[in-house]
Amino acid sequence: MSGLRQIDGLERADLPAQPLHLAVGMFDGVHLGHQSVIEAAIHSARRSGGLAGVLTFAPHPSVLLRPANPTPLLLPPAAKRAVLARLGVDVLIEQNFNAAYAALAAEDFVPHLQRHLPHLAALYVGENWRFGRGRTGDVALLVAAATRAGLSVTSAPRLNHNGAPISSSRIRELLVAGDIAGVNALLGYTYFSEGVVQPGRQLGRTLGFPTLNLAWQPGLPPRHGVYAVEVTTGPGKALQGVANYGLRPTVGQDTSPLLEVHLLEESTLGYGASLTVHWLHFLRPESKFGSLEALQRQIETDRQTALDYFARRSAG
Ligand SMILES: Cc1cc2nc3c(=O)[nH]c(=O)nc-3n(C[C@H](O)[C@H](O)[C@H](O)COP(=O)(O)O)c2cc1C
Ligand SMILES: Nc1ncnc2c1ncn2[C@@H]1O[C@H](COP(=O)(O)OP(=O)(O)OP(=O)(O)O)[C@@H](O)[C@H]1O
Repeated sequence: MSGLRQIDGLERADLPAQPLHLAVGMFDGVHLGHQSVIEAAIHSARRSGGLAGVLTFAPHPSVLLRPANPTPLLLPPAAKRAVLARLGVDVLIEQNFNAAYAALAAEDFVPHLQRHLPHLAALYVGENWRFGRGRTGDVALLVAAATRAGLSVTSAPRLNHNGAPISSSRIRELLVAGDIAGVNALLGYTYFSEGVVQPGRQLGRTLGFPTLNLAWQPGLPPRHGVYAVEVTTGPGKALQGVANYGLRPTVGQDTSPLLEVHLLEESTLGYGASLTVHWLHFLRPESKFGSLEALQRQIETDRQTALDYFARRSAG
């Protein structure tokens, strides 16, 4: 099987008769800790001529269990699929996390999986994974139930970074704080946004810095500010840029934040182009300037700071 096959719920899983090595979890962000769990499944699947699968849940359980304060996601579903496909996952099962699913007792989880996935061979989780109604199931219970069912369980040790566990929650805090370097270190890849270029107010080009405005509504908005970024439109070369993400208070305060990129090199990109913006480095917070001229001078400085960043980066 090549490419990622996406399946909408366990009920619809009709997989080929190959041993299925299945990583299970929410995996929001698919960070380095998640990758260690998923890569264990991929590795065993490749060794045994099996399939590497991921079972994940949508929406996030908090939408059902804590509706007043649901967890905002690091990655929208399409971006999560792209990261999993790049890792080499064969099958992604996206299970609707509804009331019936939340009511499944921990003891019933393995039989439930086996009913829908007759070729299930092994399960992969992190050592701290909890599951089942009231989160009463832990890895010990999973191992006991899996052993009875003839399945193996591999539990990955919790990965740390700078002495603290890597987790989606920790990455969310870094993103909100604008620490994009920290975010990228824990993700193990560069945080990115995907969207289509929209018309702007055409003010940027008269100010001498045209921008590509992206339609992008993240689950969790990063800190408003100016960032060094790279832009890609497919497998081709990345273009360097400087981006502003925010409400643009100097020119009349938007109602929802906008991501706009001023490219530091020539390109023919325009309206309608599908872009991926890779966030590399935080330069400064967004601020309100007293005049357009003051904003213009600051953007010139931002351009130079971004160019210096890229020069330092390519110098090693
Ligand atoms: C590198 C960069 C930094 C920016 N910083 C700010 C800022 O601090 N405050 C602000 O109000 N707008 C900021 N902007 C947004 C400009 O106000 C915006 O690009 C300009 O109004 C053009 O808008 P348009 O694309 O709709 O024509 C920044 C834009 C860029 C490219
Ligand atoms: N740092 C880590 N190292 C290894 N495995 C991990 C790590 N973090 C999470 N996992 C495992 O990945 C799977 C998915 O976990 P989950 O999505 O709850 O991750 P999380 O990063 O801890 O999220 P949150 O911070 O929102 O609780 C689970 O099996 C979990 O044990």
